[in-house]
Amino acid sequence: MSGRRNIHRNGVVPEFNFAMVGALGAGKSALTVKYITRRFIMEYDPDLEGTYTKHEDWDGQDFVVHLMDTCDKEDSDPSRYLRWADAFIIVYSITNRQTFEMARQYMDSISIYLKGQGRECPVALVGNKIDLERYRQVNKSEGSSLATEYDCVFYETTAAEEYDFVERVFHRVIQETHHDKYGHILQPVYIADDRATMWGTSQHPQLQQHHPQLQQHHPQFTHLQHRRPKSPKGLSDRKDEKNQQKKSLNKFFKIFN
Ligand SMILES: Nc1nc2c(ncn2[C@@H]2O[C@H](COP(=O)(O)OP(=O)(O)OP(=O)(O)O)[C@@H](O)[C@H]2O)c(=O)[nH]1
Repeated sequence: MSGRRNIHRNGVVPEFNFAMVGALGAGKSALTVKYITRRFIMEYDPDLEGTYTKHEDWDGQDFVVHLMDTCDKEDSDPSRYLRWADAFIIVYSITNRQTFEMARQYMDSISIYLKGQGRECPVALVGNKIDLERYRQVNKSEGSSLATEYDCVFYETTAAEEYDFVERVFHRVIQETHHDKYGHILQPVYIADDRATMWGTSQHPQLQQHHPQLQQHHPQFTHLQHRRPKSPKGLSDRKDEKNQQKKSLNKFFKIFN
């Protein structure tokens, strides 16, 4: 029986580079690792910066997401991620006002950088640790106003509970970035098995699954109405998923769930 499956219009699996930025302790590493492994890890080496890769099979569409868990030091040059990223996820902790003030500074410096480069790219502001509501120092409305000020996406989430809370944030950023890079909303493209093999899906076994849900309408993409210019790309030091996970595992001390 000949099944049907999708690949991207030009036969290439889309790849996105996301930079996780924010103050120490905001939860960048926890959110990164949660997205990559679906697990919440309690402790990280704050000096370790790493780029992690995840192969996504979301709603019948395949993507590769590269996530840089940044670690800014006083003398470090932010251009390493400013130039590389297709999108920025700025994280603060709702339990720590200082991290929110730092998030504001990041918003400012990223927007100044992008303006200077004549670029626009998606930015998401993320208030993390909502499982610690009783220690909240930053109101949701403050996060939302800051995001509105910079015309960016805003979410509150937690790395410590269901994976869905975190996935929602990343999927939204993927939608925005996809729109940026390819100039159209995510639309699954159907091709027959033999064409897919010809186009090289044997290198991507995940493409060989059948996705009946693709035949449904995707109302979640309809919010993407405006177009933005493409973002430049470029980073040589991408590592494969296994190496990245190995590296991230070196950081782990305690596993929460
Ligand atoms: N309860 C709770 N704890 C969290 C959450 N996210 C992170 N943490 C904890 O907060 C601490 C700091 O999180 P990290 O992910 O290391 O923060 P970071 O932004 O990467 O900062 P550094 O690792 O210090 O560079 C760690 O002990 C995490 O386990 C969360 O959503 N809920």
